[in-house]
Amino acid sequence: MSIEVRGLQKAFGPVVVCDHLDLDIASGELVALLGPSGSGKTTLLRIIAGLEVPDAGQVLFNGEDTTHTDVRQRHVGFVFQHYALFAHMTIFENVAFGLRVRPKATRPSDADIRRKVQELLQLVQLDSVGHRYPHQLSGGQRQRIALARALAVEPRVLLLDEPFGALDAKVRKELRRWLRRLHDEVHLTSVFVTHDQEEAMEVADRVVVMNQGRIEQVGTPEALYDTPATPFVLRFLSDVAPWGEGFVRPQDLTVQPHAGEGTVPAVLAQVLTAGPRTRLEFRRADGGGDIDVELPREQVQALRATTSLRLGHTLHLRAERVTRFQG
Ligand SMILES: Nc1ncnc2c1ncn2[C@@H]1O[C@H](COP(=O)(O)OP(=O)(O)OP(=O)(O)O)[C@@H](O)[C@H]1O
Repeated sequence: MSIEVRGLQKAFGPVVVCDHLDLDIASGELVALLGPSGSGKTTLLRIIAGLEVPDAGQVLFNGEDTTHTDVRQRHVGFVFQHYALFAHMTIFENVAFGLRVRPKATRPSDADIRRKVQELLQLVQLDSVGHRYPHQLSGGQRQRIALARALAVEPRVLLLDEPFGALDAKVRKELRRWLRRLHDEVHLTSVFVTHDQEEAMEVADRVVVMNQGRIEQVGTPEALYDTPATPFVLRFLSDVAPWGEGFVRPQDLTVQPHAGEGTVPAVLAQVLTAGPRTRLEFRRADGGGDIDVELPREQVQALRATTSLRLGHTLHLRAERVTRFQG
């Protein structure tokens, strides 16, 4: 099911939260809404869901205006950050819930419900926990069950609001990959909200970067990285420093012992190694502020053979690539 957002406008009092938004989401796409806190991501998701009414504009599902369709008629599945499973029900019953509460005429038989729930538990790779209660699962497992529960009613669209926000970094990473694989299997049009650029870039087919109620750019992770449309997008996706009339990323700088053409002198302030990459923090000697360089660890080792990496030592930075914006 495709989703089209047309001229969407929403304000809370004087604060414009969605400022004439236009967005096309193709059927089967996995799209991330990415932006800082307060940029309007959740409000846009809630309007798509039908949980919030826009002041103006439309949301179309498969070309059909749903702006005034009741949330229950939209057939959307939700997963929220704190998606409370029913504590007094088994995992099996939690997943079955949406099917059991259907009106009799459309309710599947008990045998069909059992088969369906079992299939979903397999899909989220938790088929052995159906008899347990929510408190007997880890946070990551509970979110997978929340997803199975959302999928049980065969939604036309899946909406996820910071689904992994409450989990620790390692589990988050696992669930990201898992969501990507699940989406590749199920191909359900899905929109998820995140403020974590790594999460958006790793999981989504396309990323919508939002800032103060506006869409700054929509593109594939590669396109956003290679050709950011605005300084905001570049800054939000990478830890850039100003360089002449443009910006430079930590991984686009090299370090050399002597001054050369286009180099900038900088004083080494800190060396931090995290896994295979090393971050060298510098202070520009020309008063240009702090600037970080990120190099593969082997390159730093090679550099050490010829150059002192003593803190306080002055070295020379060269930008291999500078991102500039028109006007
Ligand atoms: N029901 C409401 N009443 C008044 N203001 C609201 C309401 N919902 C959201 N806002 C305001 O709208 C702005 C955008 O909120 P929204 O939740 O859409 O942003 P967000 O990008 O999802 O941020 P976060 O990542 O912090 O959730 C914020 O300034 C918020 O305080």
